[in-house]
Amino acid sequence: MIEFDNVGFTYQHAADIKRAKRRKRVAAEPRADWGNRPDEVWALRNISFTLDKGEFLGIAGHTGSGKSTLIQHINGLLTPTEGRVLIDGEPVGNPETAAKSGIGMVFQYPEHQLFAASVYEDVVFGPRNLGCSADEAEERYRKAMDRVDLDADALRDASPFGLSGGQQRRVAFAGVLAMEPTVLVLDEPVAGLDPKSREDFLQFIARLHREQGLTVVMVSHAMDDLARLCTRVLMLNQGRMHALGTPAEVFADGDQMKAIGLGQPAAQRVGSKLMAKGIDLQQPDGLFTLETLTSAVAQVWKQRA
Ligand SMILES: Nc1ncnc2c1ncn2[C@@H]1O[C@H](COP(=O)(O)OP(=O)(O)OP(=O)(O)O)[C@@H](O)[C@H]1O
Repeated sequence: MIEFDNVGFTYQHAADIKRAKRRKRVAAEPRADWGNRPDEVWALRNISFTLDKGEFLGIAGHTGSGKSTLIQHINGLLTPTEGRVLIDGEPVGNPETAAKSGIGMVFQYPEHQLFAASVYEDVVFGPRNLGCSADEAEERYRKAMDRVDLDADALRDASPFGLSGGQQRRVAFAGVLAMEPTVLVLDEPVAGLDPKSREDFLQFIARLHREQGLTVVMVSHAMDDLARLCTRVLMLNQGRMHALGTPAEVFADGDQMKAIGLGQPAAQRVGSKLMAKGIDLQQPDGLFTLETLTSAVAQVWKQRA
């Protein structure tokens, strides 16, 4: 279970601590009033929620609303200025301890972090660092490559830099999966991919969630993707929680989304507009998806014919 307990974060505060540590003026503890200056900009404020094992949480929000800042608290890359982040009741340490406790982080454009001379070395770098034997690293390499639909034998000695952009991203992803995480944190994982690779990737993330039982936290600007994949959505606005609930609860209210500069998922938007124009569509329990909207329109069409 992941718990955010009244978390606030300012980059100013983090930079102050770093500077002060560098100058050795203070020990690890910050001054008590840091983070509470009236002129300080809070990237996150009053964030409280819990995420159970096996959930798929989507994080939405306007640009600069704090999405990336929030997820970097899950793997200990950032430390709260106030409040606490707990994983299974324990405070998150640093990225290394977080990786050991099963948090896998996939950053935006993860292929930019490829570094090794061969695909094999890149994928097993993390497991070897965690102390895996050569045999276990080999097994993890095969499993991870299989999960991302890449040929483990054919690509083993290939340079990751000679692969296509989509393949590079898969290799980077395999490197995270080889650490065998139980929680996968993804920052806009399909940004910059062509439509087919985009869909392949999303389906592959959905499979990891559904079949392997992974807990997934995914930042995305694509409301349609969040609506169809997530069990819950957290919507941020200016560093604060604007809404948290099922996709239906969060996305159904178009006005609420418009107020913070976001649009509803496309099928819901079209469905709502048709209904506002007097077309009596059979509304599903939750949101309109492409499928339920198509059936509802077809039903009205048939009745009129
Ligand atoms: N390294 C940094 N130093 C100072 N301020 C930062 C830093 N990174 C982000 N910020 C600020 O913190 C706030 C939250 O930024 P963050 O990147 O978390 O938002 P985001 O919702 O992920 O945005 P985007 O959708 O554009 O990626 C913004 O005001 C941003 O300008």
